[in-house]
Amino acid sequence: MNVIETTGLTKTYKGMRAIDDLTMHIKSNTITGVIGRNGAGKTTLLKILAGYIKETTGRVNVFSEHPFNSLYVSANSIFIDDQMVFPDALTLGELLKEGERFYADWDMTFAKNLFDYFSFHPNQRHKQLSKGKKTTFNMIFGLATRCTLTIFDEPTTGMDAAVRKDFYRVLLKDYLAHPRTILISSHYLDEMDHLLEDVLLIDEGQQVLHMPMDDLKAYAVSLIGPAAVVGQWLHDKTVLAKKQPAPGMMQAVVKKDFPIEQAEKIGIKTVPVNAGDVCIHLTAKTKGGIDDVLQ
Ligand SMILES: Nc1ncnc2c1ncn2[C@@H]1O[C@H](COP(=O)(O)OP(=O)(O)OP(=O)(O)O)[C@@H](O)[C@H]1O
Repeated sequence: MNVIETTGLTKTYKGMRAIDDLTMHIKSNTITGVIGRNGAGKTTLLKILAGYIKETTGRVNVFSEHPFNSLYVSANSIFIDDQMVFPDALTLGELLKEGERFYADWDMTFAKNLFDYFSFHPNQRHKQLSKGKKTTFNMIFGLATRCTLTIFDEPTTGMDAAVRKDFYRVLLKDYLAHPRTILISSHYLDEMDHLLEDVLLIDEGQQVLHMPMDDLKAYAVSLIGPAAVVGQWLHDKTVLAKKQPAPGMMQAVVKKDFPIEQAEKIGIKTVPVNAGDVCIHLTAKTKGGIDDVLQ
């Protein structure tokens, strides 16, 4: 069953397309990474799905409803980011109690265990927390809701490396125990490629790819060898990136839609390309890199 379906979804701001003709669906009980560079449209898409903002044209359904102003969607979904606003008058302990009151599947034992593990105090107030502690509290709140649709927009902003690791681990374990549909936006995949089942890569508001993580891991291969040999090999390949690692040599990242043994047989070295690097190559703005700017 699909929890989310969009057809030709478009959102414009003063004529600029933040989401551009996006057609996709998200199956229930999956963890999907929404990946893209700065300004790709990740937050805009997630806010439309959460019902926070309205699309300009196209169709969007969440739980078969139009999400904007839908009480059903707001009761069954949560949007977590570093801008989450909680009432100043309430302490963190009181916020957890409010969570329990509002969300039908709220797990208070789980919330309190995480609250203690991350050394929060019930009398603290959200606005007084450091940036990393705020996002950690938001993450606890978001997980404890156990909402059927849980949307994390850049959830690890400000978290240190140890907390990020804990977050990914608790998210995966809790998801396995309580499957639900989870979307997580991020600029990069590498830290969380072990927990994602699907990846939706967007660039300039458009879908670049939407596929299982395992397929993305096998999407491309890097070919390294003498420039003349590799160069000749590229004519019928989809080339994602090219560089010269040493004089007379060529390294090319290509779509892996051919048996790589063919390349290896003629002396070309093949190296796997991780999913994060595939996304970077697919959304690269220029053929060169930052070094070209600095020359
Ligand atoms: N309220 C707004 N008014 C005008 N333009 C906006 C508004 N919100 C977003 N945009 C524009 O829409 C585009 C997509 O922005 P969005 O925040 O969705 O990207 P993002 O992928 O989440 O970026 P980042 O990774 O930097 O957070 C950007 O060009 C942004 O400037």
